[in-house]
Amino acid sequence: MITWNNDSELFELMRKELYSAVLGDILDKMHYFHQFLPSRLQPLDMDMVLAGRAMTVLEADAFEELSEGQNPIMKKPFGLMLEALDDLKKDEVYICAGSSPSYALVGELMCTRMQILGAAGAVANGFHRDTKGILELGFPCFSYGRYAQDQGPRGKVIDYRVPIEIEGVRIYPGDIIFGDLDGVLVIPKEIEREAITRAWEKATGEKMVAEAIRGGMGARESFDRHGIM
Ligand SMILES: O=C([O-])CC(=O)C(=O)O
Ligand SMILES: [Mg+2]
Repeated sequence: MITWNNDSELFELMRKELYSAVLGDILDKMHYFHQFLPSRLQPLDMDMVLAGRAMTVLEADAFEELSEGQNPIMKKPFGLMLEALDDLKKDEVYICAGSSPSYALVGELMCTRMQILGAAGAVANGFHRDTKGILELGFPCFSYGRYAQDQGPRGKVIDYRVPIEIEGVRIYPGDIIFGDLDGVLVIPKEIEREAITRAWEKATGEKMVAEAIRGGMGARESFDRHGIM
């Protein structure tokens, strides 16, 4: 049975012991069938593992010519992006969505600030840039891929710590975001304890099944015995 006393312990445990497959399986079992973010969200490096709480960031396409409009946020370069970055807390994930995927939503300087604040990582529902710099930081970052076209003249952060949605997956501030080389998913806050406990139990069971299969047990027999595949 796993236990944890605080978020730091929990996220360390998740990074070490869990993986997206087993978490996704348990969310399915709990009838949360739409918790994986789109498959094109990939880590910059295959070894990157992300576990933390969503610090949701709402983006919008916005053009410099709009600076004569009614909304004062539109007059600020990058909108509220700098405020959002500075508001990050330890173990939070900067997760941004809302704009069209045609420019970079995250870069090296942003990730440097996030890392200094103890953030767990970044998820951009769009592209990242400054790939070499982010890899050198070793900061877990997930995106559609490398593309340097600048957000400055094309998009702004219009709010943060508000609900966001990525292709039908609703993300609330404080939900757990987990990502590894097989995908990124969202664990709603209200079911996190059960989901993580059961995922750990399944991970333990999978180790047992792997051993049985390595020892020559048939797929049918091992499934009938353990109910795991
Ligand atoms: O300017 C941006 O949009 C992001 C960037 O390059 C950085 O953080 O270094
Ligand atoms: Mg840059």
